[in-house]
Amino acid sequence: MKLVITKDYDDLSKQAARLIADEVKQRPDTVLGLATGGTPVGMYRELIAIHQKEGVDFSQASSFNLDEYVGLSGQHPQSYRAYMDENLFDHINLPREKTNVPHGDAADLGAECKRYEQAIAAAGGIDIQVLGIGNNGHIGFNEPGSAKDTTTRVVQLTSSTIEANARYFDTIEEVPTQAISMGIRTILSAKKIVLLASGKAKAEAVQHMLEGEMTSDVPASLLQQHPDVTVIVDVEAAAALSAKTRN
Ligand SMILES: O=P(O)(O)OC[C@H]1O[C@](O)(CO)[C@@H](O)[C@@H]1O
Repeated sequence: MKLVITKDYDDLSKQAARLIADEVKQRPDTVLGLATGGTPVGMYRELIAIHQKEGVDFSQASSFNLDEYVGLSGQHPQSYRAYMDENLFDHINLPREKTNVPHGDAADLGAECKRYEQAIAAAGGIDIQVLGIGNNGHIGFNEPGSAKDTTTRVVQLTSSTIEANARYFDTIEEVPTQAISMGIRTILSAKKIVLLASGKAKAEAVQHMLEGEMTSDVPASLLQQHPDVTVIVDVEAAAALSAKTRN
């Protein structure tokens, strides 16, 4: 895995946005894999700025998000669809009908998961997948224990993830306990992967991802088997890495 250590969150956001913008410039019909959470907010802000200043054109691109909470419709302010509209889609020229987020309020969740996998395949697969990382090493909502061969499915969120995400809701009881998430296999099928991590709370997970054994207990460590992963972390998230890994 290629490692980039940035001086701070701003720099991380700029470098990540540049990478995505370059990809879209090179290949206008890029299929983007997108992530939510606090970490990519700065990258989306920078990507909007690049779109406005340099006219990077998203009109032929399409996107698939990693996950969505079960039970929330796209209109719910804490849904990942609403997050994506607000943080990116409302500000760039990516046609809304080419943006995909799982439907967390689908009547038949199993069918929705199947439909989502098929839609990714029909689009020709994901060209570049953006990932964050949970404090426990999760990617997407693939919590510890997620097997290598998992595809899009309904997952149970761990209490640590529910606690971490409670900051976006009025009370912890409102945080959904389940989500639809791309699986590990879905993520590993992307042609390129860019993982972002910022802050000291991520240092241990980042260390295991890069230096630890490959294990489902730390789902991000399974990325070691992918041939094209760029990990962009700020100095705080890199704090537990050995000198050998840093160089
Ligand atoms: O960027 P954050 O907010 O630290 O979240 C990290 C990870 O946790 C999630 O938000 C889910 O809990 C993922 O979507 C994200 O990759």
